[in-house]
Amino acid sequence: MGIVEKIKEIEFEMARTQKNKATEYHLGQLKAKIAKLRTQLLEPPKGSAGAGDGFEVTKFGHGRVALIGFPSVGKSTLLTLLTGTQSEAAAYEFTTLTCIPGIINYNDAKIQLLDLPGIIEGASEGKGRGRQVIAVAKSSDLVLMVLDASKSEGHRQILTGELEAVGLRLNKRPPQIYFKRKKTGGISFNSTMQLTHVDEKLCYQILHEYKIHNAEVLFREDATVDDLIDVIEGNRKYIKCVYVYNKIDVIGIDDVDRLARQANSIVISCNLKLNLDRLLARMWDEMGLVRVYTKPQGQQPDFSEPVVLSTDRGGCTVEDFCNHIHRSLLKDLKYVLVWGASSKHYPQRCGVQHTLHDEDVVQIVKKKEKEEDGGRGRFKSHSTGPARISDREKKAPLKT
Ligand SMILES: Nc1nc2c(ncn2[C@@H]2O[C@H](COP(=O)(O)OP(=O)(O)OP(=O)(O)O)[C@@H](O)[C@H]2O)c(=O)[nH]1
Ligand SMILES: [K+]
Ligand SMILES: [Mg+2]
Repeated sequence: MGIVEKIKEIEFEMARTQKNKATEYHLGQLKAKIAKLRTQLLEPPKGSAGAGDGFEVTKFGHGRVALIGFPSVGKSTLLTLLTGTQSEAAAYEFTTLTCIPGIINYNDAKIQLLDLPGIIEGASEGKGRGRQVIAVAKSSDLVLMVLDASKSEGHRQILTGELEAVGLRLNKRPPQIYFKRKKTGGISFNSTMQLTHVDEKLCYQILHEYKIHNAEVLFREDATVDDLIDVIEGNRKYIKCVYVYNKIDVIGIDDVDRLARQANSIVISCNLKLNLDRLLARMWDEMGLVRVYTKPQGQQPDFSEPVVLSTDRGGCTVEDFCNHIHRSLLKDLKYVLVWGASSKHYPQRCGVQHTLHDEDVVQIVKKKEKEEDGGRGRFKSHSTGPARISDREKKAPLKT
């Protein structure tokens, strides 16, 4: 029997099993069995080049966004509109057969957008090009799940399920469970609060299923069996997802309104170019990108090319900023001067731990370099400077 059939069989057994106190241990065990099989399914077959076969695209820019959806929902049309890169769009399914990258220039940052073939139900089991598409989704910082607003609302659930089945967790944070395998000492099970989903016996049973007999487990929240399995498997990818309902030009206003109110959703029309600017703004927010402008001593800040950091990936402290510029910079750093939303006054002297905000201006002061005084005044006299400074001043006026 193949892995897929084994999974189907267990799923069938679960569907037949009543959910109650007496069966919860059995059901938990079945869930762990399925999780193990799914992990096996993800391992590339011997001799092959791996799940991403033929879909690898070099990462570029400050973040990567993948377009995932059923065939003909408008993924390629959207890529062409947002990036200017032509990706063939047509009324028939599976027009796109590979991964097509485009670049979005937004807020002085570059975001890589990837158009992908449509995926279908069963993608996680290897139907169509599902596995390759999902591998690309896993490598992204944000997934745009494109849905046809005029089609069944069940599509959202089916696609989310396909991505979940291969270890993607959309719009969730990792479970607050501390888990550490040990060499000896048996299993220690603790929690910092009352648990309503998992007890010691169930936890032992799940660990037993994984042949783990020595470990430390600490629940820091009222997590579920699925959460525990995720932590044990350890290969889950937590990723943000925006559900993009396209083609709202062909549905009624009441339906548009209802879809727009769903969690993590946005409604657009590629044909009428409706709401695309809102989609871009939403992508920007979700990616948590932070632009930091450098200001050489005694000169105007360089507003043409920000250092782009990310709250989710890499972090946005002064340390991250310095490492971004040059690896050796930190050891020469005395402190930085910061103008912007993250500073209490202008400029504020900050150390490496300080967290920078979007559109902050930073001047690096190295050891044996003197703090600038006149430069502050020069930065203030912005009459000849770029227009951006006055924009910034409206938000955060510079004080003398
Ligand atoms: N009415 C309407 N049609 C649209 C819209 N956006 C795209 N389409 C049409 O939908 C069809 C499919 O568009 P594609 O961009 O090829 O869709 P896709 O998701 O890339 O399709 P595959 O690559 O085959 O998976 C084309 O005929 C488009 O013209 C829209 O906003 N409204
Ligand atoms: K198509
Ligand atoms: Mg396409």
